Amino acid sequence: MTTLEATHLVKEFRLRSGFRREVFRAVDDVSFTLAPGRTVALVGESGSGKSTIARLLTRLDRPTGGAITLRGADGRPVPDRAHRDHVQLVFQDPFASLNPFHTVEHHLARPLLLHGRTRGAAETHQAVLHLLDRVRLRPAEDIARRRPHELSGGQRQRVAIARALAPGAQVVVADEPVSMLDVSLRRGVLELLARLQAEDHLAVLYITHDLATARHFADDVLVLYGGRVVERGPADDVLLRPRHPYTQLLAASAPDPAKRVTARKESA
Ligand SMILES: Nc1ncnc2c1ncn2[C@@H]1O[C@H](COP(=O)(O)OP(=O)(O)OP(=O)(O)O)[C@@H](O)[C@H]1O
Repeated sequence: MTTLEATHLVKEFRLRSGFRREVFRAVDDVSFTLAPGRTVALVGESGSGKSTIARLLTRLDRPTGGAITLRGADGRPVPDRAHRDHVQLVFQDPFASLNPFHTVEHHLARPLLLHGRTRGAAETHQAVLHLLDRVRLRPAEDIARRRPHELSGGQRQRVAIARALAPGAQVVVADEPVSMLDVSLRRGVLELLARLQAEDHLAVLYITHDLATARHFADDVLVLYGGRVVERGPADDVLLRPRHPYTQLLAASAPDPAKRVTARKESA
């Protein structure tokens, strides 16, 4: 079981406008912990720094300051070289993250072999089928032979989730994992993530604009504004009783299905 600690994370980008050079601070002194079996939602408007944090946690980018530490169940730091096995990213757009020329089997077999989870073709094939079964892509033999364009959007995102699990992920960073999916498919994919999290005791960072799903699926919420955490706490506390003006604004502008029903009744 791995815990991820982000302490005083800072990310600056150097910008050029004409002859002027400026430094833009996209992430400003952000600290949090992702613990096994818990989901933290990271919410905030577009440009608040959510994806930048996802890139830092998964080592796709380096922080300008601060540290990201992984600790095993014994509390000892996990070696740096194992970071990619432990921390996996599920992207917003499953189409863009899958190679159109490769089969589902190839997408899943590669990380299994690369991270030394399986050896040889037969063992790898069985592991691929098992992963497909875990994400409820059935019949697994048939799905394994398909290429990304032969799958629906929801099925593609399930492949992306299976691929994140393949290296034996302990921490999953899901960056708007359902925002590109049809509304009717979103809940199923989020429920899948929640089930896998419970089964594998994963630590999950769920990045979203959607406060309703943040409240439903997350234990804790971090509210990001201009690269800083302006409010944090248990999901119900933060989202039902927001204290910071920005969170109050977010909560007030989120669609409330209950209100819509009342409004429809009134206009009928
Ligand atoms: N490589 C880069 N160079 C310069 N600025 C960048 C770079 N990457 C991100 N930024 C800036 O950093 C800020 C945070 O971007 P980020 O993508 O993390 O926001 P976000 O909260 O994920 O937004 P969205 O919800 O729209 O995905 C933005 O102002 C963005 O323009």
